[in-house]
Amino acid sequence: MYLISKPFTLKQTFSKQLFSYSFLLKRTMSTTTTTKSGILGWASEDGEFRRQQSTFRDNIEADENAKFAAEPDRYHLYISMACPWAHRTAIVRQLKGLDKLIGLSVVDYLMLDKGWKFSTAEECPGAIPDTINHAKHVRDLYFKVNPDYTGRFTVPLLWDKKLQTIVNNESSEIIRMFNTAFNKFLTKEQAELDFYPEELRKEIDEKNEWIYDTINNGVYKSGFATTQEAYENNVYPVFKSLDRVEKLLEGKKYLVQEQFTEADIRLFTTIVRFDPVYFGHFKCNLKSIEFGYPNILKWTRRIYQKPGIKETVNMDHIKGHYYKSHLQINPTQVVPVGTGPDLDVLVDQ
Ligand SMILES: N[C@@H](CCC(=O)N[C@@H](CS)C(=O)NCC(=O)O)C(=O)O
Repeated sequence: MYLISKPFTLKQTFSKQLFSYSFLLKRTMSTTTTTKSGILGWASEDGEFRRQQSTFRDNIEADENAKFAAEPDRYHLYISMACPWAHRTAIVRQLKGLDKLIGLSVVDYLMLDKGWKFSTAEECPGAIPDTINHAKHVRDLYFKVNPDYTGRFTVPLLWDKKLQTIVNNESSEIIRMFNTAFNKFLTKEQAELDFYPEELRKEIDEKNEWIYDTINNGVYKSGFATTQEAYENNVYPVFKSLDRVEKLLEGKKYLVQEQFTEADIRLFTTIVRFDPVYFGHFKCNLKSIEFGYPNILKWTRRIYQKPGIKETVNMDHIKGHYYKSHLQINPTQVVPVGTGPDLDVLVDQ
């Protein structure tokens, strides 16, 4: 009854692909090139990358009288499989069983002149076009809602099909809505899954804060820095915080108490990209997760092996995106062959 008209399951949409270099190569040749306006334009005069605040901050609520009331088949999620922020929302959507209630579009991993674009699965395996608004680019969705929009055209983006507008484009808020707003439509087990339990909120918030600033966003501040000073100001804190997480996970399964919470999900999407991308591409190379952080590695495998999570990790999109879209950092668009540690090595749950 609550199935959307064209049900998307993660098995279908996130089907695992083998990494195909010839495929990546073909796609590179056909893309247009970006100039200075790209990544360098994101840093400020002092060489520091400063992330913009997300603009759309409404909430979906369980209350049926709310402006954005939780309803099956009313909302649509736009993500990139490459993006760590969007990845959070894909994980919570999947774990809570919201794939039955909320549709999904996945952009092409290449993000060049016009930003994120939609492609067919033939053009870009793993992509899901926009069957709701039939947009060519994510920017079209922002302009549809506000023709004068001047912010960045980011994913994730949560769309309301009823009011034809963007509800929210901030991942940390989208995962909170997914965590509770739709519970009445879910099975008991799914509804009881709580990634932000009341009694742990203080501790989760406290961990999220420094992890966001120095790790999630810290790798970007290092990688997008355009001066030596800005880079060094940001790269040491990344490793100071990774050392702190490593200690914290000594003899412990999760970041907060003994419970799998949103703090783990938010950090996981950065760590899974660390060795294959951030270590080289963003110059975060004092240590790798695989050889420098045994506790974090084990924790990463534990999360990766939870049912439903592996299917949300698409290494082709992750590597293809960073190495081919950030032309100022990697003008040759050559993609390194390493894919990071083997996350299938079994660990205790
Ligand atoms: N604070 C936002 C950040 C989202 C974000 O920066 N997404 C990136 C992809 S990793 C994006 O879409 N960037 C496109 C752009 O800035 O033009 C969130 O957590 O949702």
